[in-house]
Amino acid sequence: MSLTTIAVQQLSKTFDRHPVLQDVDFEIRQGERVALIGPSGSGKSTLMRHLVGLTRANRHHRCCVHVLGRDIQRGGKLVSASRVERCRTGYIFQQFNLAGRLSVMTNVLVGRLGRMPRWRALLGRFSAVERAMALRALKRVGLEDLAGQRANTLSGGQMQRVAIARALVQEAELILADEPIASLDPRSAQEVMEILKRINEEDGRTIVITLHQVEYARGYCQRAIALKQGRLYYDGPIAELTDARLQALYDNAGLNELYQPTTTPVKPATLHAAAG
Ligand SMILES: Nc1ncnc2c1ncn2[C@@H]1O[C@H](COP(=O)(O)OP(=O)(O)OP(=O)(O)O)[C@@H](O)[C@H]1O
Repeated sequence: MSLTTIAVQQLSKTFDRHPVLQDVDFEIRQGERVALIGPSGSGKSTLMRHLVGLTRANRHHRCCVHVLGRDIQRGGKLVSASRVERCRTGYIFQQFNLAGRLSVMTNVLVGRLGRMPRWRALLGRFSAVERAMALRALKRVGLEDLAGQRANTLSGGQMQRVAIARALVQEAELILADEPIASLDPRSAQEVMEILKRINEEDGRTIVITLHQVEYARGYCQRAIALKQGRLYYDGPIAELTDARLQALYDNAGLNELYQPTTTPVKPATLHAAAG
């Protein structure tokens, strides 16, 4: 039986009296590859930010965000965590978040900082083992030849692959990718999605990806969670996300009845040794 990686209960968030998330409930098991979809402004990024404690939910006694065996927040209060605990979740941004003037290698090694003794992290002294790990991660994303190059000389697709390599050396068991392909051309987008799929299948890391392009969700994910106007609209196998359901998700009408999947969810990948 696979473990629960994410459990979200009764999550609501209001910004300036505007409800952005309303009573969102779902669970994601270890090894799943899930697309988080929905129209622009439906609350996808806000939901992702709650999973790492970057945004605090409304105060409600039943609200809980539980990730990798610990509460991230409960009742609208953040729960503190050690550096190592935080490293277990990797976050990939649309805009890559690389240090452009540093080398590709150093950008990947940044993923190790939270797992190193503080004094070594402050001095940025990386061991030979850590460097070897970073090189292995770069190889997995097809960029080992660019290790010495400055990050700001790379294409968008290459930068996103560096960000994935950084999450690999971080030994993230859960990878949250927030619109990782939104600013990429179709070929680079495909490469990034292939890599995310591969590391899910080979390592068993749980992956949640927010996507605008539904065809990528269909091509690369097993399950979809869809938000509409801040509410959970669909949660089920990608295969059951028919064109009619998608149309209803993206049209401007209000919420229809919540769709209940009829088939058993797909089997998640098994977690293997997580190192880069
Ligand atoms: N910090 C904030 N303060 C006020 N409003 C916010 C804040 N963050 C998000 N919002 C609002 O919450 C709503 C949902 O935003 P969010 O970015 O989560 O949606 P999204 O589904 O990810 O959209 P997109 O697909 O366009 O990125 C939007 O109306 C947005 O303006």
